[in-house]
Amino acid sequence: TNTQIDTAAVQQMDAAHYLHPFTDFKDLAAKGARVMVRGEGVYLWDSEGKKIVDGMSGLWCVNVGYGRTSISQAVYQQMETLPFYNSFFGTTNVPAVELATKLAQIAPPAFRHVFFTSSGSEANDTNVRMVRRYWDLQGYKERHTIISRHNAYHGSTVAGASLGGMDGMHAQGGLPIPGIVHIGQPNYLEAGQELTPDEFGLKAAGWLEEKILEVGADKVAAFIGEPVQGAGGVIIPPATYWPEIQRICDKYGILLIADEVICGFGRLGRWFGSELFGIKPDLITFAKGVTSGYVPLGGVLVGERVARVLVEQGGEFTHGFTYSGHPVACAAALENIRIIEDEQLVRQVADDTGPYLAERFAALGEHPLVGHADSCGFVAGLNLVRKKGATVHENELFDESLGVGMICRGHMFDNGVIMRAVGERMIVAPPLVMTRAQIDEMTDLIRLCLDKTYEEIKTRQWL
Ligand SMILES: Cc1ncc(COP(=O)(O)O)c(CNc2cccc(C(=O)O)c2)c1O
Repeated sequence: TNTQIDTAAVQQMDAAHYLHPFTDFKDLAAKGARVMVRGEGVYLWDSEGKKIVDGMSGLWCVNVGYGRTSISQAVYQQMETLPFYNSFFGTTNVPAVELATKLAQIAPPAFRHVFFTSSGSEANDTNVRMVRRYWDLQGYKERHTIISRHNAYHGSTVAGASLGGMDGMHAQGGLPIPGIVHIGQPNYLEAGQELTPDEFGLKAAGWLEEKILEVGADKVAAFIGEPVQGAGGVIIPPATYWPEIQRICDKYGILLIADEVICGFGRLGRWFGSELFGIKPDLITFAKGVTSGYVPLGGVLVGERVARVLVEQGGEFTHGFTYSGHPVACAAALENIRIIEDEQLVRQVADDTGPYLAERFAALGEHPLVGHADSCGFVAGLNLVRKKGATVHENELFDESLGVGMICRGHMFDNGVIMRAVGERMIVAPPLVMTRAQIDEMTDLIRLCLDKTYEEIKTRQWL
């Protein structure tokens, strides 16, 4: 139980030995990390016994909520029989085969093959190797360039971070690697002035055709994008964007990779976000929701266009990881997917709680501090602004050096709710099991924290 944990002792050991991801180590060591000890449903408890509404599903991933003993049972059983075996050298294991079969059933029609990894980053590294191999096998040795977007997030391996469009990541380690280029993101708030959303969607998609012509169509292997950008700040593209991207990819014959690490497994009210946006990808990256984060697992759903070439002409595909097709991770995924199906969570998000979340977030949009609020399925965001304008492009923004988003996040942590802050964009991606009553509980807490943030910035005379 929580009382047995000596928070200060854990924090000291943490500060002494544990280098956290995406963290200013000295800054955190000075503050002390918050020790999370238990989860149940949509709630977390820290080592001080504080109960927290987990508005972020851990890290966009705990789709079925915490405390699913049927998953831990499935993992325990598998651990007791075959805790590990590899799939190199002609061997396989039953959970990996059953999961590959299951994924082929729930994926869009053209997907019958799966390549397993342990993370979304490794899955996107796999995509780089696969698309270049696909073109080499057909004699197009020059078609190696992959086009991605600014502010995209595709992981933190060398290739994953290069595919991503985050300047702060490229600045560390000499990224991007050769052959990966970026175009603007379809962020209507940021770049859609004087245009309707539909006009902006077509304009933003047009940047892909410009880049293809700049690089040379005969050198472009693929385009990669998240149906809805997650870590970039829940950027929901205008309806015209993806159909135009698809048309341009088809026109030049380049492969389309949908990165569904966040958008997959019910997050947007469909098994895959591509279905919602009319995207017909050739490859789908997945991770996170496939096991609800209980055990690390990722991979690539390989569409027939690519699978056929790699299988029929490929010979040995010289790529893979020790834990590719890990039996315990696959057992967790099978039970996780069974829960999603059994409790009809995808339909529930599409028809019931997703629309309800949209309603409650629109209501938060009335708050004096909120200049824009929007959602798609079970991802939602709101923009903190200094002064609301007549249109979203006339909002007066805070100087980002003030760190208003982090101040707001601080109030959230102190008041028992977790949101993600991307600059002044506040985000939730709740567990798909969150009920209407729990959505009320979460949004009431968010409103309280918006009020506290508003009070604080008024006393600081930032308004
Ligand atoms: C779209 C997408 N693609 C790939 C990855 C990489 O997956 P792995 O982390 O399993 O290698 C992600 C991961 N997304 C992610 C990872 C870490 C932090 C945050 C954040 O929002 O702060 C988001 C992601 O969101």
